[in-house]
Amino acid sequence: MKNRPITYSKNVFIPVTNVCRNKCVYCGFRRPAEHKDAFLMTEAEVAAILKQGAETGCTEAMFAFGESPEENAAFNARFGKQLNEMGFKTVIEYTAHLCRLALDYGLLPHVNGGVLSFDELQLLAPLNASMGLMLETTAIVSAHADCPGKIPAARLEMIENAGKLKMPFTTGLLIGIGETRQDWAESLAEIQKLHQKYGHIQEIILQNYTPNSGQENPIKDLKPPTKEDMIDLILLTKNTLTPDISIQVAPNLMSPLELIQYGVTDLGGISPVTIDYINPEAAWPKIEELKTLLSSKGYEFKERLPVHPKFVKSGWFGKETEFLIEKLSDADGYRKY
Ligand SMILES: O=c1nc2n(C[C@H](O)[C@H](O)[C@H](O)CO)c3cc(O)ccc3cc-2c(=O)[nH]1
Ligand SMILES: C[C@H]1O[C@@H](n2cnc3c(N)ncnc32)[C@H](O)[C@@H]1O
Ligand code: MET
Ligand code: SF4
Repeated sequence: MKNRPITYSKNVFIPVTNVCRNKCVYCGFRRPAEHKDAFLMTEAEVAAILKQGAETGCTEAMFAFGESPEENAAFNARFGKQLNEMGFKTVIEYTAHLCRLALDYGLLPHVNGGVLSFDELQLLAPLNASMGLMLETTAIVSAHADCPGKIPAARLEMIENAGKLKMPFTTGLLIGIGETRQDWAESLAEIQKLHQKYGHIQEIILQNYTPNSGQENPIKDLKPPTKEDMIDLILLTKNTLTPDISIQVAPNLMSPLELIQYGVTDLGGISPVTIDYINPEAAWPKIEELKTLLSSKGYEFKERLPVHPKFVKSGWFGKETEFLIEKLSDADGYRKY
């Protein structure tokens, strides 16, 4: 066995709403509020997923959804009543409630709902094991032309606020969206700078842009990154970030087998229950198959919680998740069986 394990978290994906104020050209998840497929999940729908997650031994409820949909009048016209009848003014208030529901089912919340204000972060932090926001890139790219929430300074500010709140944090780069390699280096340096200051970055996701059928318009000018691009990015990441930060790639977007030797240490959330709503055609590999493949290469495939072992041990996580983290973790901070 190699001396370091490759880690993953067993999760369910809860896409609270697919309405979003941003219009990232690569995104196949977002729907305009008027679109027939636009949704705001009901509590019953969320509960059904949580129940399946609990029954299959998942420990993470990953809430990823559209950013500030209330800025859109059509969202309020169509879904405002549903929110208000439940007693909430915003999707973030509703999500706080859904985090409590997840904890009731024995799952640890990890929210990534785009850029949040300090007050919104403060509302969600106690209810989350860890939280996340992809930096994406520090570059100004045309793929983000119509995206107030993808302004790099806004993303860096939220990542900094999470640091002030001592919230274990997941961030990362999305590559193949019109940025240069110099931009990779700059993005990684900004993340390391914040980690230096606050020590809260638990993992960095290196995500390769992947075309999918949900995209509004066919995109000709974005080319999906190659395996060689990903290897170069992994090597650069290893040279820029301190080794206490895990390096994560998504095993459904590119085969991890040829990437791990360059420094990948984590395969993120893998779900036996839900699809990857961001890349719906990219099926999750089976956990057992990954375990077999990785062990043939000499790696242990080890389950963690949505909060990485280092932070389990130092007690950095939302206070209201403590009872569950104690129950689910072993002495080393990994998943206890
Ligand atoms: O299934 C997915 N999980 C995504 N996750 C979840 C992640 O894979 C894991 O759940 C984390 O490692 C926490 O355990 C994200 C988490 C973030 O904080 C930010 C971005 C992502 C992006 C994805 C994604 O595209 N698909
Ligand atoms: C949840 C995260 O998913 C990523 N994301 C959004 N669209 C795509 C795509 N087509 N391919 C890969 N990643 C994507 C962004 O980085 C976002 O922050
Ligand atoms: N919309 C948010 C973002 O892009 C959350 C992930 S995509 C559903 O940051
Ligand atoms: S990637 Fe996130 S922010 Fe961008 S359009 Fe899709 S849901 Fe919105």
